[in-house]
Amino acid sequence: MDNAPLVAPAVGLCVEGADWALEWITRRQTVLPKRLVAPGPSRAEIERLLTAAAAAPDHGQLLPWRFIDVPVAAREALGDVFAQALRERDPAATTEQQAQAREKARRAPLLWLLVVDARPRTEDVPVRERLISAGCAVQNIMLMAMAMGYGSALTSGKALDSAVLRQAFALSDADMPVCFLSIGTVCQARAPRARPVPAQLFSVWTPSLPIGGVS
Ligand SMILES: Cc1cc2nc3c(=O)[nH]c(=O)nc-3n(C[C@H](O)[C@H](O)[C@H](O)COP(=O)(O)O)c2cc1C
Repeated sequence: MDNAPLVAPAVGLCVEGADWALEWITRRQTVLPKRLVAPGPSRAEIERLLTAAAAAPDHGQLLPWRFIDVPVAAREALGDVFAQALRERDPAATTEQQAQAREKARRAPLLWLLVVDARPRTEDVPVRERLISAGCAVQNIMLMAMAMGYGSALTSGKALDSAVLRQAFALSDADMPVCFLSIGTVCQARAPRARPVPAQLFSVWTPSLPIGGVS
């Protein structure tokens, strides 16, 4: 697959549109945050990224997820959170290990924390549906970012489970910090990885038991 730009298709359902969509979707790949540099998306582009996110399926329109921006000016503070989270789980962490943890907060011009409302049940919409809604939103954003010429990545890490991060982001007991989303200009492209083939993703259900028990 080369890196030639794709021409936007005409709106509407047509073979060319489907081909274009598949080509576009299959071109997305993670670009490590350390390879995402300035410039990042502009304010107007961020509006469009969020508009793409809002197109995610959302049972009951609960809006069960949100993004929290970590602006560049707040990255040192996030680095402190990462270092403290490391010390919480490993009091013997060396200065060098803490510096490595801090460094992760400095990567990529756009860094958002994705948070999902993980209350056990909200208006009969279980957590699994809310997590999938969040996943669809973040995928919409990454595909849109690619259309704008940016690369993106999702990262999580053990700091997401830390008390210090929950406190720093003022998360409630209901909030589940799911991952960070990084977006920026790709400074070093990567070769595409092999993807699963359709047969690996699909099977046909064959009922094997009588429905309703043995008669
Ligand atoms: C929610 C989520 C969190 C992730 N966190 C990490 C992470 O912390 N570190 C990492 O190396 N990869 C992480 N990954 C995997 C990468 O984001 C990426 O999906 C994977 O390397 C496959 O690359 P691809 O997107 O090009 O297929 C995460 C993926 C997801 C979906």
